[in-house]
Amino acid sequence: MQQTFYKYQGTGNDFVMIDNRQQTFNKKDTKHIAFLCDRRFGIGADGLILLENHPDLDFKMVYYNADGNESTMCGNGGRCLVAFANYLGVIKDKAVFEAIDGLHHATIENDIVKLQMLDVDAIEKHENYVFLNTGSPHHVQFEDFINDFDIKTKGAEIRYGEPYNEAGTNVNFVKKISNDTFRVRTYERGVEDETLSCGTGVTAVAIAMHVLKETNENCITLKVEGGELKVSFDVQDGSYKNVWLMGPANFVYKGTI
Ligand SMILES: N[C@H](CCC[C@H](N)C(=O)O)C(=O)O
Repeated sequence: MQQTFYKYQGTGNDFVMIDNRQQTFNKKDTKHIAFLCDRRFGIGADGLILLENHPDLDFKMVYYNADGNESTMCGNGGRCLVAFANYLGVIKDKAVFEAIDGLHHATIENDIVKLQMLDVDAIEKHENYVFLNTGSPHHVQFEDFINDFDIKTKGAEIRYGEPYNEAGTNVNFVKKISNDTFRVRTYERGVEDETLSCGTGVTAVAIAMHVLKETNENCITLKVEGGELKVSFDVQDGSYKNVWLMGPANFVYKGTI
């Protein structure tokens, strides 16, 4: 049976999107999800996202990494899903939806989507990295040669190494540009490669830079391979609240298989 698929991207982090309000998609078929995300044999994407009905909220988000496994929160995917819901007429210029990490508020104006992220208060400062969870787990460390290093090898070593092991983490490499601007490159768990942008990743970087006092601003610009994102937050007694991830989310195509 033919199925309609959409493709969206947010600063180069790209997703197959499916309107699953009729619950027709087989969520258990990991191989099929991996096929749809395969950049040679399938549509090609970093992940696959289902838009589903919710009894009380505008919609529900279900996220799968390119390996076909359901995973934790995807910030760029959440932003793209708001754009997709707007395109379908499910929402107008604001949304409240449920994702695996809880409830999210969002607004959309033209192609800019602002997504409220989790509050963050458990931040681990280690000798040469910071670890925190912004809806997905993130390891954050500085990299002086950020434009020219083997991110796939170095990222995989950290992602599969102690203390993360098989469950893993996403790995973000950072270089400071100015007091409120940082360059970020991310190795993503479940893609097992660099992605051009990672929403929960840049959120983790922005918070980590504030924790390390690399910035005294609360609205940070993150320059990623696929463009530019902003993260803003309020800080209260070491807790980061009212955290917002902001940037473009764009329709790419609609097709059937
Ligand atoms: N690969 C991540 C989920 C997607 C995160 C990323 N695409 C984002 O925009 O937050 C993980 O398994 O933890």
